[in-house]
Amino acid sequence: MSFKNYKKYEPVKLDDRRWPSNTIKKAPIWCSVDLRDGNQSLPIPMNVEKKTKMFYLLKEMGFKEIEVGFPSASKAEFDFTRKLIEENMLDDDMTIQVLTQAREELIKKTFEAIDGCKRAIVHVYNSTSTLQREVVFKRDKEAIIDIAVNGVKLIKECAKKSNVKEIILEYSPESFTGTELDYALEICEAVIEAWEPTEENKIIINLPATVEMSMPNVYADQIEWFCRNISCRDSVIISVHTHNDRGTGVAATELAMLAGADRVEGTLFGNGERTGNLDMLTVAMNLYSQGIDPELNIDNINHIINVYEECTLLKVHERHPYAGELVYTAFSGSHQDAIKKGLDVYNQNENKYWEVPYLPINPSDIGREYEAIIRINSQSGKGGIAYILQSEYGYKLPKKMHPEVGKLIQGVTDRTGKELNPQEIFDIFNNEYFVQDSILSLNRFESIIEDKDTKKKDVKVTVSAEVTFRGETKQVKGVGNGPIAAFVKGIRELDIEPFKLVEYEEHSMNGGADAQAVAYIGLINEKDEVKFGIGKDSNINLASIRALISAINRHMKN
Ligand SMILES: CC(=O)SCCNC(=O)CCNC(=O)[C@H](O)C(C)(C)COP(=O)(O)OP(=O)(O)OC[C@H]1O[C@@H](n2cnc3c(N)ncnc32)[C@H](O)[C@@H]1OP(=O)(O)O
Ligand SMILES: CC(C)C(=O)C(=O)O
Repeated sequence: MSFKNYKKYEPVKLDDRRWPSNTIKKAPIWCSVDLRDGNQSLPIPMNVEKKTKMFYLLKEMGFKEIEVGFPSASKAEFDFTRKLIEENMLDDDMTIQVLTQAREELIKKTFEAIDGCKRAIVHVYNSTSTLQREVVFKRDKEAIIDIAVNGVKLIKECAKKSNVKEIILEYSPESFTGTELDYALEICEAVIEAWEPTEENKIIINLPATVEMSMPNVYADQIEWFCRNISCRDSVIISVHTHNDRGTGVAATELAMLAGADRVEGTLFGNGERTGNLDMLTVAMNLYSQGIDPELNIDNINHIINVYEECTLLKVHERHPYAGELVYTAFSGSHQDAIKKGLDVYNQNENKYWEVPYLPINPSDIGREYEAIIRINSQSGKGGIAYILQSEYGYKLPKKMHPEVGKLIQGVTDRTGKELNPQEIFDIFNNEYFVQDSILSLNRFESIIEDKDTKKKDVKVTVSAEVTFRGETKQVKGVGNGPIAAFVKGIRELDIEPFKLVEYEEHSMNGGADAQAVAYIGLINEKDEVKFGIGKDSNINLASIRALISAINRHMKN
């Protein structure tokens, strides 16, 4: 490796740049290039059937401008454009865009392809970069301007003859980021002069980072410089088309929007040449998460992923912003704890802004489910486990019980090294607290409140129960100021180690006819060890007694 083989990218002289103080206030004009730039980069390009499927997805998502292909490039591209028009697949407010090189036969073929269409953007490009002028075209600056201007003049002629009601011209000085700024402006001015746009019939000037060559702030400077220097800004829509070679395609587009870009070209999940095009969904979701309407329908991200993967045969990465399978999942304990607490507070306060630690957006806004937020492996903590048990199974564990349950589950993840799904977590929890190979079990339970004057503090409760203790049936009788106290007195007769009740909580579960009470009891033994038990029953007294028995069994087991 030799870094000396590479040239430094020259910054733009723009000392009074304004874009850093600007803010984005609305969505740009979106143009999807999935069916063209996205398609030309695939190992197996989409056929007409797949392009149709992708087109309907883009339409459903609300794209009004879609670059549907490069119709002069291949039969599939041509046929698909014809199909769109002949089968009336476009809504009235939609505009198709078609790409062509500035070459006579290709332009003519492009017009054949859009014949009969109501409105189309004809997108013509030629590379203007120093390098491509030298090595591809082997022509000087003037000759490169001629390629563009001659192409535009021919498009103007074809547009006049064509039966397409409205033709909008888009011109791209391809490899704009490799082109001297003043020369890029010169060639665009020549194109504008040849096309003669007006405020009513604007031209689209698209300034592509065909290859991303600099930091995004430099691209923003280029866009601001261009917007400030172009002669008839009101008749021009400034469009940006970023690629992602340095991994900052999204940042470059966002900064370009600050710098004056009106329109953004890109693809779903950033598919495209090499490292890809701009990922439009990320920009849209970034706007959304700042309270700005992205003007795209993204509320079912899983559906978008499914169609995208089926059509492109590419996979959306697990860590892909907003969409990846793991992006609403926290494995680490402190994240899980904070998410659980954040969700609890959020769910208690209606009409509040979304503010939950580690979750920049509410996953349910884009059709993702809460249940996937927290998954449990050896990096997980008690907060996440408590969250799963509450959100999936309705158990609101007392805070003091979290460490115990956390340890129980972590024991398994440490041993197996594997992630546990909610059902596996519940099975471990259930076996520990409910399906015990019990030393003590309850066969019958009756309680009688002897003094029903509830105003009196000392209510007397008599309990009569039958239990099985170490395989033997025993009758238990006790009196206390409540069923638990009475039962505890009764079982003192058995050979059970002494304990004190240190924690009691209860709540109801389900509601309605099959409402159940759940009780949690913490018992401390003489060695100061606390163990919890849980009981569930339609009767709250019985739920408490079962919780007590569950805790006793857990103490005696060890
Ligand atoms: C950055 C981008 O994504 S741009 C879009 C790129 N997309 C594609 O290329 C996909 C579809 N393209 C194709 O299928 C083919 O390139 C076609 C059908 C359009 C053209 O095919 P061909 O004419 O056989 O080959 P090719 O594209 O290599 O053309 C090269 C010639 O066109 C010239 N040329 C290249 N681009 C342009 C342009 N935008 N305008 C005018 N001339 C151009 C080259 O200088 C070269 O000229 P030369 O033959 O005198 O050396
Ligand atoms: C045709 C142009 C806009 C292009 O795809 C690019 O420069 O990446």
